[in-house]
Amino acid sequence: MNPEETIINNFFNLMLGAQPIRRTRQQLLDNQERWINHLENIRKKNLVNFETTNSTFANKKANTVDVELVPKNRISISQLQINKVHTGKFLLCRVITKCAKSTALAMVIEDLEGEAERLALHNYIPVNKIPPGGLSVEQASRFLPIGTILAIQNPYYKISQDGQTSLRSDNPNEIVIIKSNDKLLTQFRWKTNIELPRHSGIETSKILSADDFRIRGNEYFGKKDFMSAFDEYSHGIELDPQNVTLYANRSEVHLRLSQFKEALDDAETALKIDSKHPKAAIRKGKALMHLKRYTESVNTFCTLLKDEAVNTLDKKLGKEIEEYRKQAQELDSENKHGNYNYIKIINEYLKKIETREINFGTKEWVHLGGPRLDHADYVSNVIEIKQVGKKGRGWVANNDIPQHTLLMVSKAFEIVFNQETRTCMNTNSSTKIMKEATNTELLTSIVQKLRVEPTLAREIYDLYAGPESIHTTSPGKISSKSVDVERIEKIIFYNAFQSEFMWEIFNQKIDHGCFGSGIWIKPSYFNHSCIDTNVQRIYLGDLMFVRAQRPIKKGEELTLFYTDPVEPFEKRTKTLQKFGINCQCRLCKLERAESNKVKQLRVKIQERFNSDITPPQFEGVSLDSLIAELESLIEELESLRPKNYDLDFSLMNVKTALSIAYHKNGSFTKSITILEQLHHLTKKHNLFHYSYRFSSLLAYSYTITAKVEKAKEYFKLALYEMIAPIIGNFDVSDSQIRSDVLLIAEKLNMPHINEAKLAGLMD
Ligand SMILES: C[S@@+](CC[C@H](N)C(=O)[O-])C[C@H]1O[C@@H](n2cnc3c(N)ncnc32)[C@H](O)[C@@H]1O
Repeated sequence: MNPEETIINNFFNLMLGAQPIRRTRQQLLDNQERWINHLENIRKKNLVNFETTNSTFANKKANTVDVELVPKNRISISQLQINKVHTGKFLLCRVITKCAKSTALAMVIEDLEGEAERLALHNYIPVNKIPPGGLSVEQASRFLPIGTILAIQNPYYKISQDGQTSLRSDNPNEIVIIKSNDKLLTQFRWKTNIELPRHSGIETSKILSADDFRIRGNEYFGKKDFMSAFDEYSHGIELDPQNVTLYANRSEVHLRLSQFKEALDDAETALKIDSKHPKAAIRKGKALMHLKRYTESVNTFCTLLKDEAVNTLDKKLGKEIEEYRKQAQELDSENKHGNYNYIKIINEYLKKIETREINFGTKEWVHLGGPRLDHADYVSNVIEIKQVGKKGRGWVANNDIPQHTLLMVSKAFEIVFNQETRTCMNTNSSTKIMKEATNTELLTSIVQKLRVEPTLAREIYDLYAGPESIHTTSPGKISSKSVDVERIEKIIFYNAFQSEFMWEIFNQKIDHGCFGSGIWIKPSYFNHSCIDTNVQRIYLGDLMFVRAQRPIKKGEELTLFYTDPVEPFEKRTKTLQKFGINCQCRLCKLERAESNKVKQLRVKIQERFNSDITPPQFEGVSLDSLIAELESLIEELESLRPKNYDLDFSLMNVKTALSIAYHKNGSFTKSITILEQLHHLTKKHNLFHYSYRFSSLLAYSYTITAKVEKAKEYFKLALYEMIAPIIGNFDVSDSQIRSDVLLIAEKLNMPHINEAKLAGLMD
């Protein structure tokens, strides 16, 4: 039986009431070996690992208790009870197998008494430490090599999905690594003698020099294996703790891994050794910027460039730098526009550094590791968070707001892209597996982030965490020990945005789009409405742009949709119910009021459409009979909602299919008339994510019918509809702006853009 079959089989046994299976030591070792081989096989073949579908939070407990590691609190494996969190206890154990990383980091451990058990550590490995092809067993085992002694606080013992017992921990803070000379160990003796493998690193460091480690680190860095580069530089530092280059290099590794606090620490250590080390200063400036310590970041860059101006006797540079410094000081005193303008200044400094070709090693300002853009948050002062009745908090306009006003540029607090979820790399972007995997990894990323930078916890813990949650953690109490994994999981559930990106990211063109799951703090306070929303969001990399979709009146609540209004009522309701939302928008009220008979008829019509008609090819069907069938479906749908048929978005798909059928049939005028109706409908209901598709389709259709002027008009409109949500109002006829706009449209894979180029529509 392969591992999947074993698991499913055991799971069914369990369902049928069989007793949980507790394996012997040898069985556990054999099982782990099989599991490791299985995972390696999956990783090498780049397959999806089925285990990633399991994103349930199994460790149901409120808060972590910090356990004192003294003999009276120790518990052994034989004392563990199933389905119980042993609060206040710790299990002293050591790793006896290699580790394998699927959803969790899995290994076998043994306790002092020599009894063995499986251990699954969730959220233990930061996503940014996982290389593109997934972690190999060798790499995973470097986190906790064989022989590592652990104290597992508050151990949770459970029956896994495979029906076997296992220890599970969701909170990495509960896993304490015990050094072999720890006082605690003098009080105990291990029953078994395991043979520890000689692991690389410390042993080999006796032979290699610090510079050898630097070279090896640089090689790994070149291959973007940042975790290995980190190990090599760290070994070098152990040998030569005054080596400025090693600290500066390790600081860059931390930047690439988005570990900004550590990046700052290393850069500062390097600067303590050599206060004029330019690369260390740049890395310090970048780290400070990411930590949102903008004034300090500006000062760091300013000092660096000032030194450069003095050294090169460049008066012009000296003056420019002073000018930027002044601007920054004004920002400090005004503190009006959030932190957005600091970034402009920081970028000016960086441009100076680059254009002067000073060899500061800062060419890759935008990280190569992922599409995370260097930017700060911006929130317009025309909106504020207020209580909005039963919905809780929400954004409200405190002034009249014109259409297309930029309301927010928000950088993801944390985001995970599908490409980063190990074995899920080449999967279909719409599969559930990937979504769940990205959400699981998002939890890990946030937990890890808060361990390093506990002060960030406040803004995340303040987000909505479900009806039963109360804000328990006060800012003073937040420490790395108090990462509340369960609360974060709930916050992800209620607040994560799951977004499709067409942007050219990861330095490669992604045809099928890129899926990301992230938390954006300020946008999380927008409440939902299916239609009549007044703001729209667009993603570029990890930035979310929020703009006014139409003019907004002072006092109006700002809403966006969580679920696409074009989805059927039943599907929307199901999704919204999960978030505790009983939507009171015009569309939901109308659909709720319809009789069951009407609802069932609509479902039947939809089923007929889905099964009989497969646009856009319509292969093997007579176009005439297809057109007749589509027209009859439309008539039936319209009769179900006679007064409000323009609010039946299920008509959109059917009408689009009819327009394509007419097009294929050569009835271009009829096809265009339908498209124009659909375009009008999407404009009327602010469905901007559909409007530009219809206008570019219209541009294409008019090109085919040789109506060039009309085609140009629709092409410009399509460009406007697609790009204005990102860059705001613009004049399409301005040729300079148009070339920028075309570039963005191309990056966003605008439909029919190549045909439009060929037809000369942008001249
Ligand atoms: C992302 S949060 C939005 C901000 C939230 N209101 C708060 O106080 O932080 C999502 C939660 O807001 C509430 N919510 C959002 N839209 C709503 C609506 N249209 N009606 C009722 N509750 C809504 C639900 O409790 C939902 O789970």
